[in-house]
Amino acid sequence: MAKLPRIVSSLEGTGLERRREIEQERRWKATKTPFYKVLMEMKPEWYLISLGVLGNPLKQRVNDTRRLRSRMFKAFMKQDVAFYDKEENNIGALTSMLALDAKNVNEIISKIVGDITGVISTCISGFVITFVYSWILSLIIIGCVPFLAIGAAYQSKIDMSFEDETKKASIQTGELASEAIKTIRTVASLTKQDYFEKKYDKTGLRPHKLAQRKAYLGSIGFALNQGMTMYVYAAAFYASVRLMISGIAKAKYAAFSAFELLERQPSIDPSLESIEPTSVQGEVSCEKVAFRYPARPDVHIFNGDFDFMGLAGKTIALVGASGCGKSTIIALLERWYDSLEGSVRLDEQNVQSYSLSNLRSHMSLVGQEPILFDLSIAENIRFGVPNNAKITEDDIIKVCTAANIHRFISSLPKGYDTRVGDKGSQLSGGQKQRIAIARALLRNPRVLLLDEATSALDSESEKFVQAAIDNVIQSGGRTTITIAHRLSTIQNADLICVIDQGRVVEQGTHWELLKLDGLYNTLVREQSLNIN
Ligand SMILES: Nc1ncnc2c1ncn2[C@@H]1O[C@H](COP(=O)(O)OP(=O)(O)OP(=O)(O)O)[C@@H](O)[C@H]1O
Repeated sequence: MAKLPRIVSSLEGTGLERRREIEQERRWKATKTPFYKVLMEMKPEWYLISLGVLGNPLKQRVNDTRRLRSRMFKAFMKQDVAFYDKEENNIGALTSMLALDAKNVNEIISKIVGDITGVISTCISGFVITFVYSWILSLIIIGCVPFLAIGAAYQSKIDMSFEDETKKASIQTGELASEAIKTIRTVASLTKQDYFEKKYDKTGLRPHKLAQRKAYLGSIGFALNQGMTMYVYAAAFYASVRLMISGIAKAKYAAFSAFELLERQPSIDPSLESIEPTSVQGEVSCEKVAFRYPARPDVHIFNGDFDFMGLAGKTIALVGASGCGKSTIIALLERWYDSLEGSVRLDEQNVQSYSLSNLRSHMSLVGQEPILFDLSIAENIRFGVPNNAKITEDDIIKVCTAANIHRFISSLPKGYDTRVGDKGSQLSGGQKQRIAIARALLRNPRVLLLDEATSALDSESEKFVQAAIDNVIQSGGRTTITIAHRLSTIQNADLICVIDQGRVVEQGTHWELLKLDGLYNTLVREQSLNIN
């Protein structure tokens, strides 16, 4: 489009140039976009509305009100005489239509269209932002929208209802004034001025009354609309302040607990440096131990009378009624908890004088529930040793043979590379337990802790696992502390300690304890009866 003025100015001045100019203009018009044509051929109102949507600069250039008035006037001129005979098309009505309607249409274009666009875009962006920041607040505000709508609808209904009536009344007044002024000579000669004056006063009264009523009712509508807006603001502010307070409170508590955790010094600190012997004999003992679990400080597990000695390389079985504290001894040896009084020792050294990782590296625990990870069998077995430890395939096969599981693993299509699934779900309980035993053995511990390793298994699996445990115990070379409910499984232990009321009440071999005819004998008899 910018080409045209340039071409026109360069050819200006000569007839030839003028013809070229006309020709250029004709061609340019012919190639105008369909959009432009559509726009030009539209009814004036739509044209102006679209200009309003397109924006202010364009709208001002075309001077919409003037054009609309001019088109309306042309339309008046086109009408037949019968049109002017109609009562509603009197001169006052038509002139005020020219004056007011064109102005109103312009207002619609510039104000209402702009307002609607503004409201819609504000609504959309507002809801997107509030939903992103707080969906609860958004829902509360959406819940308030009907109240806003009621307020706005009431005000607009009042405004609209008066609009028509006021307009009609104003037209009547204008009509009367125009009639009187046009016929002033006749009116004056008949001295009928007071007739028109009274009539004008009377006619003028109605718009005045309407304006008064509109003012009263309109103020109610305005108050309702504004009131609703304010109440909705208040509700939204209240809700957002409450949400902020609860958010701040949550953040405060979260920060407190995070700092509390960061500042908490564990009573058993894994980072403390202490002695780190590379090897130990494996003698374990307890002396005058007193202990209560921190979570249950009223219940004394050991009362300062608990003494126990497990010589290096021996198998020591701990027996006693359920809840007497057998597993607690393992917990104290592993230093999951510290005794409140007395001492728990490994090789004459209090367990507290070892660094935590060194102490635990001398021990291996096989518990009731074997825990395997979603890795291959070989990886699960290696999991027990540090990453940098040199472990050969032969080492793994050796511990698996000792744990009575090598034959089973070799029978699998992928052998040691078979994945065990989530928590070892692709293996039976007995298979998992034997892999756990192999993992414990690979650590080559001086102290092996077996806490009811067979109690969660069915009798068939138990046989296999028990055979593995017997095998491991017979191979010797380590201290084994075993806890078993089934007394038949610990008969061959070097020492059996019977625990009751927080003390070792009997100790000796199976036969020595049977001869003693004490608590151990009672437990054995009870189990024999159960079996029978
Ligand atoms: N973490 C703990 N917090 C509080 N109390 C505990 C905790 N662990 C165990 N207890 C309680 O300490 C007592 C001794 O538990 P422990 O597990 O040592 O007994 P147990 O002789 O091994 O029993 P079982 O033969 O049934 O396994 C029980 O009364 C038990 O409820």
